[in-house]
Amino acid sequence: MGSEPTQIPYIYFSGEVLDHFDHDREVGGGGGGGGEKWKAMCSQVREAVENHGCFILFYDKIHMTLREEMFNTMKNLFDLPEETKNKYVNPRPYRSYSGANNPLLPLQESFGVDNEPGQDSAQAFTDLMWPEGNPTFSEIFKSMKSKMLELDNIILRMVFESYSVGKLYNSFIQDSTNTFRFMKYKVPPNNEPSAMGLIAHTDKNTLTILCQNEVQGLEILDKEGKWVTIMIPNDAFIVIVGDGLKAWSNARIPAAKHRVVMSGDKERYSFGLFSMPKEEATIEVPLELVDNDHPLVYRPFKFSDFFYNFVNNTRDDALEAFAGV
Ligand SMILES: O=C(O)CCC(=O)C(=O)O
Ligand SMILES: [Fe+2]
Repeated sequence: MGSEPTQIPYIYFSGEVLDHFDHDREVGGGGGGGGEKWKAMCSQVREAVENHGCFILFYDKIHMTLREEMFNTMKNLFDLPEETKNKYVNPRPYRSYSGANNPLLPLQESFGVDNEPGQDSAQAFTDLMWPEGNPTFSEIFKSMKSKMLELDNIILRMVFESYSVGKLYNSFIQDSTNTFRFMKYKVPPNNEPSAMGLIAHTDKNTLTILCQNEVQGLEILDKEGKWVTIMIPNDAFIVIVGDGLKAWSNARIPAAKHRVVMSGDKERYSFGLFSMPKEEATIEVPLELVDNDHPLVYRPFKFSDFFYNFVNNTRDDALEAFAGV
């Protein structure tokens, strides 16, 4: 008897929900409240992340045209000479340009651009790749980044309010930063039917929002331990919980394990916003999330300590090993 394949929930964010978020933010919100629709959305998001650690999201404030422009301009980025791409070096792990220079990931090329306080990091990145200028790239990048960051904030606020700790949201966001990643995956070599694009992992950050071109390939490990291919509609995003949010939630929200498997004859492009605590920030389970049914699972820890510990010892149970009580 085969079980039904796991269905990752679809969630639609539109009009009224977002108006509520904007309004509450203008009046200095964060304290919760909100209409019935907003509350219903918060519950939907909480249920999705608690059960799957991810969900597929439709968000009408990021238009199809912007996504298409992003994929077009991203192709120009990856088409730059290897020598130019190699100029992007960042001292933090997993950010520098990775491509032919990385034999561990033969199909993937990537860049990770950190948000730097007080700096226009999207502009600096563009200027490094195109010293002669590329206003199309920088404008699309900035616009996409700011919209995806807003989306990240909406989702996190929904999660916080769904646990009745909306009062902690503002300081959590103030202590957060992000990395914007551009990724390209080659088709499997030598006519192989499939090949690993990115090995199985959980993201170490708080929350990841990804967008891909029409080429599928993302797989999620479901509760039964089966890899499930996620069909992400062209106009949707996938939202993935990272170890940071898992820790904050006292393990009520799992971090979805995922990988990329390439098949077919088309290159895959994806980009994503990875939000995370600032290096000095501490992740601490709110008291409200600890009770008899949910005893404390993780001690408070500095995010960067956990991250660098993982970098030096990349094990599957990195969070448990580092912060488990
Ligand atoms: O390219 C993708 O869709 C997934 C990328 C990913 O999982 C990551 O960069 O952590
Ligand atoms: Fe990932």
